[in-house]
Amino acid sequence: MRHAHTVEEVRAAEAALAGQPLMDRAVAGLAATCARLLRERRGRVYGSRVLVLAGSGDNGGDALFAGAALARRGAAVSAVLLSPERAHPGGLAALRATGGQVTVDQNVGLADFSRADLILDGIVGIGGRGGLRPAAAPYASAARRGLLVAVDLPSGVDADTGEVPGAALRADLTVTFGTYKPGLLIDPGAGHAGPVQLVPIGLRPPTAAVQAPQHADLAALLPRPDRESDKYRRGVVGVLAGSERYPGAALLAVAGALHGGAGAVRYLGRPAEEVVRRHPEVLLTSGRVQSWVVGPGSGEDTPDALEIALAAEVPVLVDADGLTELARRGPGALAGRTAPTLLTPHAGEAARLLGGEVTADQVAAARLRYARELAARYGAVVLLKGSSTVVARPDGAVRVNPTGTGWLATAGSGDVLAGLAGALLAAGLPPFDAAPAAAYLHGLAGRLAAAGNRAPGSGVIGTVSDRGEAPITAQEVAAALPAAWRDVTASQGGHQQASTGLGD
Ligand SMILES: NC(=O)C1=CN([C@@H]2O[C@H](COP(=O)(O)OP(=O)(O)OC[C@H]3O[C@@H](n4cnc5c(N)ncnc54)[C@H](OP(=O)(O)O)[C@@H]3O)[C@@H](O)[C@H]2O)[C@@H](O)CC1
Ligand SMILES: Nc1ncnc2c1ncn2[C@@H]1O[C@H](COP(=O)(O)OP(=O)(O)O)[C@@H](O)[C@H]1O
Ligand SMILES: [K+]
Repeated sequence: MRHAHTVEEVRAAEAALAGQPLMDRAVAGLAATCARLLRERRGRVYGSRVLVLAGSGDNGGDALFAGAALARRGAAVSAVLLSPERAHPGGLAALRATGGQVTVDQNVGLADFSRADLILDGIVGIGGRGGLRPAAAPYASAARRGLLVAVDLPSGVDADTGEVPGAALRADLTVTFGTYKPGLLIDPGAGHAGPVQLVPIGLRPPTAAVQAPQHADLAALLPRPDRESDKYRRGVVGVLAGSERYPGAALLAVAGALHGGAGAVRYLGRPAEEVVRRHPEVLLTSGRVQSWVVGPGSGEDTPDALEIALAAEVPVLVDADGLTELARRGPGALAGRTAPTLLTPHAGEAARLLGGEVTADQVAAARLRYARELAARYGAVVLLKGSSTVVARPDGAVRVNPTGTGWLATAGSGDVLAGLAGALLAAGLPPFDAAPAAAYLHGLAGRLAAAGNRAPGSGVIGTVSDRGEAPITAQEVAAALPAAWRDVTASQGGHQQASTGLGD
């Protein structure tokens, strides 16, 4: 698991190590990464142009010291001070001692910004509040040709939430210190951070409320049949999806469910003939199930379907039309349930579940906050879909999915996810494991499908790149689930999957 700590937790962990050279460690890691990037990009550090954007605190100090380290290796380093009278004295002296240029003129700074090979964003780190202030805001939209490395956090991104309340820098890479921060993993902040590299500095913070699973975590979670298994013991998932108007949703939810590790899929909906023609494995008889998936494309049948599912004493996943109906009924509709409920809204459905108090855009802009709010209000695990899918438990614990790709934003891919998560529930995973596991496999399947079932390529900085990818359909996502599953389980026993860049 990647743990993402709040600013308060980082400060407390830092205080416990008073007297240790934390900044030196941070700067050493930052400078080493910058040197590597310059070598990759320009062949050498010597002669490269580096610009340091330095704010008023230790974040600026880190950037100035790293600039000084690069200057010592022959880079031409300049710094622009955004808060000249409060710039970090030690960092400033170190840079000046190497002959680095320092300016307070923002026009000079912006000109350097456009020419630099590498820009270090040290405007503000975990001490930041609100969007960038006026002096720094122009850098958020200014043209550049070089790489931008965010120091600890892209300036303007809220460390605790990933919210971006105003102007913010957009980095090619973020080098963060001691631990991840929620704002680096959750969109829109995560989108500003780019790939995140963690520099350990010795902090020992507590278990974090916000975590992001990795390959090995998934491998440990996924159900695996043993010698004693039979199809009923592996779990039967009941699917109440699709309608005459939306038969496709049934096919896709069933396709997801068939790949989710349950022993059987029971389908109870109108387009049964089409479902069984496409998926002959499916049972059409009624009988016991270990979980229900209700809502994808269920149209006019939704109220009855929801009634059946919610009355059952097994885990229930409510999606799509089921959520619209649930929003109409309100949280009280789940009050009598004895088994867990998992809600899988996209931002629009989440806004509806919140009673229309907020818009879909507001939900998407504050994903952590509203996923938690929904989970608390409904007493259910909530998987809020979209870029950086967030799974929240009523007590505030959160798992963020790192595998998503924009290619998944295609009609019907959510139906596949619902079936998949429902099958993992039927196999016995608790919802707070089933939901992130499903999101992880679904995202990975999307990436594999987009890459033609080759391992997704590695980018310059060891991360997944978009190169060699093509648009995908929801059916292709479902078809790639076994490959995603294999990719994850192949990592068990300590062998991390390196090809996707998600394992480490
Ligand atoms: N924790 C650790 O273990 C380690 C931390 N380290 C480093 O220290 C960094 C934290 O440094 P920090 O505490 O000095 O705060 P920092 O982010 O530089 O902000 C400074 C000041 O900026 C201002 N400001 C606020 N919002 C703003 C905005 N939107 N736009 C512009 N300015 C804004 C505000 O001052 P104000 O003007 O409000 O008085 C605020 O007080 C951390 O991110 C990491 O890089 C590492 O060196 C090693 C170990
Ligand atoms: N920008 C994005 N990045 C990553 N995943 C996305 C993005 N947009 C949508 N998705 C994913 O695609 C799926 C879409 O589901 P949903 O909105 O229910 O669509 P549908 O109802 O058409 O199936 C979800 O799994 C969601 O997380
Ligand atoms: K920064």
